[in-house]
Parts: sequence; structure tokens; C-alpha cells
Amino acid sequence: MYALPNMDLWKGRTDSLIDKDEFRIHQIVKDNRTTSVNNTCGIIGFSCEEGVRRNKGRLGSKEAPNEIRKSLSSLSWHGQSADSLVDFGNVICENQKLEAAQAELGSHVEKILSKNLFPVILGGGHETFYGHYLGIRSSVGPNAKIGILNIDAHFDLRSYEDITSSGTMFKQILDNDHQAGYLPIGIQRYGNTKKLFDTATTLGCSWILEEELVDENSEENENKILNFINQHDYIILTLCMDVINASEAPGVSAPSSFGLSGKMVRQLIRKITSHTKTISFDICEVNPSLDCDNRTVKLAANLINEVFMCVERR
Ligand SMILES: N=CN[C@@H](CCC(=O)O)C(=O)O
Repeated sequence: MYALPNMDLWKGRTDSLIDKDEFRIHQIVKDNRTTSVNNTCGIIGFSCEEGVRRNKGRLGSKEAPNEIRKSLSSLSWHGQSADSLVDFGNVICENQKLEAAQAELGSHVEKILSKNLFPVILGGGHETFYGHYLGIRSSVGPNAKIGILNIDAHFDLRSYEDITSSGTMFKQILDNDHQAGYLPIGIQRYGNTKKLFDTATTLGCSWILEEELVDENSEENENKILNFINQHDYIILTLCMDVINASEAPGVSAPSSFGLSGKMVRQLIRKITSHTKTISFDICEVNPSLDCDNRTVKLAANLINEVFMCVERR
């Protein structure tokens, strides 16, 4: 099901009604039915936790898209255009019909790209990514090489023989799309079974462990990411918030005790979304019902704002 944008969610402190240098994001975002040449990012929500339910995770992520919008609202706007951001509303997963909802999300992602906008998708569980991917594949055609960069504690390469879920998307894609490559960044050694590491190897993937993401290795890690980008025509970026340390991101289904810092994730996002091959972004697994003082939702909003800034500056 699709819900038109609810512009009442975009509310916050107003320092000035006319001076654009005093604007906050709630004064920048427009309903997608009023477009301008200065639009850069198209926001679409995926209100869904069916994949998390099937993966036996903790429910609550379907509330994230609107909670993230509320948190984004008050951030001050440092972009160049006062018409940069456009809200395309939410796709809602109903009656546990995950596959139909993912297909519907894909068609909205495709629509946003066709308007020359950079899709910013607010998940939902990480099953959001499969819908994101469907829209991108359909937009770029079957022959383009799509590189998937996943900032995540988990491989999400589980078997989907019985059912698809928030833990199966990348295997679903890699088994069927031989023009897609996959590089997960921030993998927790003990958050994934040995079998999942073997699955990644069998599928020809490499990965960057969380414990490898330290300053001393920064050049090596950057080169690994850049080499991956160079091997593909388009890059799509997905961020699973459970990659971030549980103290900074408690509001997720599977918190990470040794997760990355928010600042490290910010650095990765800046690098990747500043690259012109990167054509879309999603953020997943924020669970407002498990959050503490809105910490995870706020961090998600700040990271999304980094994407807005990097895309506008390209
Ligand atoms: N997308 C997350 N997938 C992880 C986490 C599962 C959970 O919610 O506990 C996984 O399948 O291992």
C-alpha cells in the first residue's frame, strides 16, 4: 500500500520564515507533487518489519520512517538550495505480504531515479534493501554492473529456501544477478556463523570486518572500497544501523557490543556518497520502540543529512 507524504511530520523550530541561512530541514522538504529544478534527493519510506519478523528479530522498525522524518526536521540546513529535498511518502507492507511491498518500493525508487533525483530510502527492516535493489536494477537495465556496499554487522546471506527475510536479501540477489557485486563493511565476527563466512566466500565476496576498520588500516580499507567502486558501473549504498555500537545505537533488533562508532560510519558515508557512481542510499533497522532517548533515531537522521550534503555538493 502507498501513502502520500504527510507534510505535518515535517515540523520544528523556525528561526526565520524568510532568511534561508536560518532554515532547518522541515523548511526545505517539499511534497513531491511540487517539483523544482533544484531538487536533488527524493525521500521514500518503507514501513515494514515483516522481514524482521520472519528472521525472528525484535519488531518495531515499521515506525522508523516517520520517526526519522520528525528527527530530521529540526536539523539546520547547510545545503545550497532551499528546494533540495522532496518527500515521496511511504510504502507500507500489509498483511505480511513482503514480496509485494518490496516490488512496490522498487517501482517508487525507479520513479524517483527517473526524475533525476537521488533516492534516499527510510526503512524498515533490512528487507527494505531488496525493494531498493529491484528499483535500481530495473532503472539501470540488466547489463549494468551494480556494486552493493553494505555497512552492516551482518552478512544477511542466509538461505531463503524456506522463506525470504531481513537476513536473506544479498543471497537472493547474488544467486540470481551475476552483474551484481557485494562488499559488506563492518562485519562482526561473532554476529555471523562460520557458515555465513563460508557462504560469502563461495559467492566470491570479500568483506571488511568491524575490527579492521581502525585508523591504522584506513588507507587499505579506502583502497578496497575504491577498487570495488571501480569494478562497477553503479554503486548502491545500504546502512544497517546495527553496525553501530549499542551505546550509540540501542534502538535496533540486534545491537552490536563492539559496533563501529557513529563517526566512523559518517566517514564511510561521506566517502561513498561523494562518489558520483553512487546513485542511491537506504538506512535500515532503526527500531524506535527499543530506542533510548531517541538516540538511534537522531543518529540515523544525522547520517541521512550527511548523505543530503554529499549528494548536493557533487
Ligand atoms: N538484518 C539483520 N540480520 C541479522 C540480525 C537478526 C536479528 O534481528 O536478530 C541476521 O540475520 O543475523
